[in-house]
Amino acid sequence: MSTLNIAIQGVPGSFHHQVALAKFGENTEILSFNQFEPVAKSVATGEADFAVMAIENSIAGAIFPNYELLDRYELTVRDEYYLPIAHQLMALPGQKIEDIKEVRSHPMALLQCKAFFAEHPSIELKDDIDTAAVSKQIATHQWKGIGAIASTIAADIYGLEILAKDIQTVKNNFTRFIILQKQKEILDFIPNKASIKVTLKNEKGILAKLLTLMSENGLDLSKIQSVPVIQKPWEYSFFMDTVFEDHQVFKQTMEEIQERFGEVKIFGEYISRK
Ligand SMILES: O=C(O)C(=O)C[C@]1(C(=O)O)C=C[C@@H](O)C=C1
Repeated sequence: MSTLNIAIQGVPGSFHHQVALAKFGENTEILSFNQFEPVAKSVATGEADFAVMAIENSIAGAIFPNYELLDRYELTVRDEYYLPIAHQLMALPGQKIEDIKEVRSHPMALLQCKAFFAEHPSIELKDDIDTAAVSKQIATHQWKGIGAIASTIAADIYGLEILAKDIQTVKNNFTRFIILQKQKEILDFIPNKASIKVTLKNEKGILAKLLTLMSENGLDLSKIQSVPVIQKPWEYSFFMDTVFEDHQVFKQTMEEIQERFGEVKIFGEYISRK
């Protein structure tokens, strides 16, 4: 069997890299990009067989632009993965926390450590590509005075020393990743979760009626995110994840929503991993 190409944003030691290895094993070709857009594009063009993409974090919330990428590149959600995230503040060996003037990391990682940095106001925070890429740069350029927030694995790979452990605002911190593919395949399992988008007609109370229908039909809403319809200012689509027991009832409900409430797009049906 030929090896699979897996697209991620990030370098070895990044959280995306960890999920790619956990999900697909070592015998894969990892295609590393430094933005989410080329990750999505590589799946759409067939360069990558799958992509791993963070979509929401339990402290920092949704990674908003990734919903739009999923939609625009017509990608399919094949699976999901919840990774526990612990952030470590790290720097070159021998550096002390008092020496650190600047910390660079992925913006989602910085958001997850806001409470820690509120107690260290003299440290300047800067957005960067990904957690591990900063660790790598610090090691390559032997930068003093600069810290990274990344995983213990990144500290080991790039030979950095941990100055403060588990600095995320709450211990119990998770990022939900989605596994993306280009084509919709015939499923060889019965799904119990789906990611959908509903573009509602503009009618009073229509969202409430939609949610009532879903609830009455046993569709449990695990996430709802409104995203602007950019061609129509101040109109919104609703991206939803829903968990259900009966796949047939789910399908009938989607047909009913399409008839009564507005356009439905199903991004994927899969197994809930929560
Ligand atoms: O920077 C990394 O290591 C990533 O994998 C990115 C990312 C994200 O996109 O949210 C992944 C998980 C964490 O929430 C922090 C950052």
